[in-house]
Amino acid sequence: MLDVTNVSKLFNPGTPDEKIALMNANLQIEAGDFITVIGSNGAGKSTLMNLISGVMKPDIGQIRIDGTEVQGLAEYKRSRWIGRVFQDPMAGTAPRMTIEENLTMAYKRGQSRGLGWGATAAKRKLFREQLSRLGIGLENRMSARVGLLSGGERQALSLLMATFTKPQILLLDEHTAALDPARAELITRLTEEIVRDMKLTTLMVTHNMEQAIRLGNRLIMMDKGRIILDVPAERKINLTVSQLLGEFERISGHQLSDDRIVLG
Ligand SMILES: Nc1ncnc2c1ncn2[C@@H]1O[C@H](COP(=O)(O)OP(=O)(O)OP(=O)(O)O)[C@@H](O)[C@H]1O
Repeated sequence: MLDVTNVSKLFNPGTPDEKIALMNANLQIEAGDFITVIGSNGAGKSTLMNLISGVMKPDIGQIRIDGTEVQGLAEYKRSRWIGRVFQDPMAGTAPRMTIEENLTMAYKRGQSRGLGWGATAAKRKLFREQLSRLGIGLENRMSARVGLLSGGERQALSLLMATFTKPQILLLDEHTAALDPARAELITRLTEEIVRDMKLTTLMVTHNMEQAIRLGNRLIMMDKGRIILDVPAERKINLTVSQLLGEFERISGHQLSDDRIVLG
């Protein structure tokens, strides 16, 4: 479904600031896979997400979704194929627009022809249904400006907007890291529900080791621009946090240096 083949990415090549962000990365993702991604600071996790979403180009290698190279996709197709939620709750929504206007934007992004924009009642009904799935009462606040929502509410809306039109792949880039523990738990639960119900192929970067083990059916570990371990479901199910950290140390030769690490 998604193929990352021999991908490398360098920043500032040939200068004293040269950084290898990704080195010969290979990853095959099957439809329906939910993969958690952990790694040290600067391991290349966000770069991998940026390359998959097509906002960056690999220096070497290819990234294909169902055989089509991501870089070749027109912007409107990319945004239909790829849903993304960032760490910053401000990143995925427009603060001065209302919830309804934000959802309209997300809906239009995924459709060449839509509900027919005269059909306001049908559109509202759809939005209200989708919002009520979140279970936090946003369906009763459709005319509220998004800038007035809490970080958790905004992130829930971002998640809904990113998945509104069933993307081929959902990229979650530490999307719970900026939230307090209760809100982070809410967004994690919503993520699990949406991914399961919509059968979304998902890649989720997290600093929470317990979450990385518990969620999804695969776990990949990154260090210094390389994917150093790919743990399948049957191994992941019995893994403990200390075994995971031990495995990282054994393969990389050093401790997992992640300044935002949460053990569980
Ligand atoms: N735009 C850029 N210009 C220069 N160097 C960059 C740029 N983006 C990333 N890098 C470097 O590339 C490497 C990989 O960065 P990346 O952000 O992908 O890592 P990460 O695993 O997401 O890190 P973290 O967990 O600390 O957010 C790092 O050394 C980083 O400093």
